Amino acid sequence: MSFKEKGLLVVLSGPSGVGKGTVCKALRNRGSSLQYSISVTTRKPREGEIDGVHYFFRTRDQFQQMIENEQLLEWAEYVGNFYGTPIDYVRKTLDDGKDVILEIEVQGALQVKHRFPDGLFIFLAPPNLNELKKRIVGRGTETAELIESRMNVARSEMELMQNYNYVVENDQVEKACDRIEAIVLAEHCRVDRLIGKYQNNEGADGL
Ligand SMILES: Nc1nc2c(ncn2[C@@H]2O[C@H](COP(=O)(O)OP(=O)(O)O)[C@@H](O)[C@H]2O)c(=O)[nH]1
Ligand SMILES: Nc1ncnc2c1ncn2[C@@H]1O[C@H](COP(=O)(O)OP(=O)(O)O)[C@@H](O)[C@H]1O
Repeated sequence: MSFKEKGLLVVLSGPSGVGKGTVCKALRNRGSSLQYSISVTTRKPREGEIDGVHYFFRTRDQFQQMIENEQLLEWAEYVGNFYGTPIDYVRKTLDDGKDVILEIEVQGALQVKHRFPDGLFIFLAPPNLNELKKRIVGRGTETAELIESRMNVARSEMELMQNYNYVVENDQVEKACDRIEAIVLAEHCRVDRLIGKYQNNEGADGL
């Protein structure tokens, strides 16, 4: 029997505006082997966003149907919209031995932790809350009212950091990517993940 390592489920979470999307995109551009799950959302597409690429954009009724059909690994309501992770893609990709990364907010990350306790939970943190607000304002995608509600959510989200395995500060995008890649690499080398590979004498040619 050959030893086949299952993929690793990496959950990258943290407050809105901290840079999750930016860091994920940079990881992608580096050609990292992580596979990116595409979420379903009921929010309206922003300019330039494409259905099936950035998100699967769905109505509330369609989203509700996916919940009822148990098609979502997790889901959350966030600032008036619903977001969720399709479970089939995650299961299939992990079974294929590939690592999957989910870029999701903290309520969803906690749900994933219940279902996949062996996942690798990384909290992306801003250098400080002033810098976080600057990033949200600078992105220019939200109205003043939405920025305030996102900041309020962010303050409570910061308190959930203790539920994660690692905290990565996103001071500079490339440094944050270096840290995430190092964490994923180290996770792959953990004894409890690899012990089966060395115990079944695979490739030992009778020695
Ligand atoms: N729980 C959950 N959160 C998600 C999912 N997809 C995206 N999010 C999070 O929803 C929040 C809002 O996303 P979005 O409206 O795209 O804004 P932005 O990420 O702040 O630019 C962010 O914190 C995302 O990480 C998902 O499938 N599940
Ligand atoms: N390390 C960083 N330094 C400065 N600005 C950043 C950094 N990371 C992200 N940003 C900027 O912050 C804003 C929010 O980033 P984004 O990736 O949309 O956050 P999130 O996906 O967590 O909501 C964007 O304008 C982005 O360019």
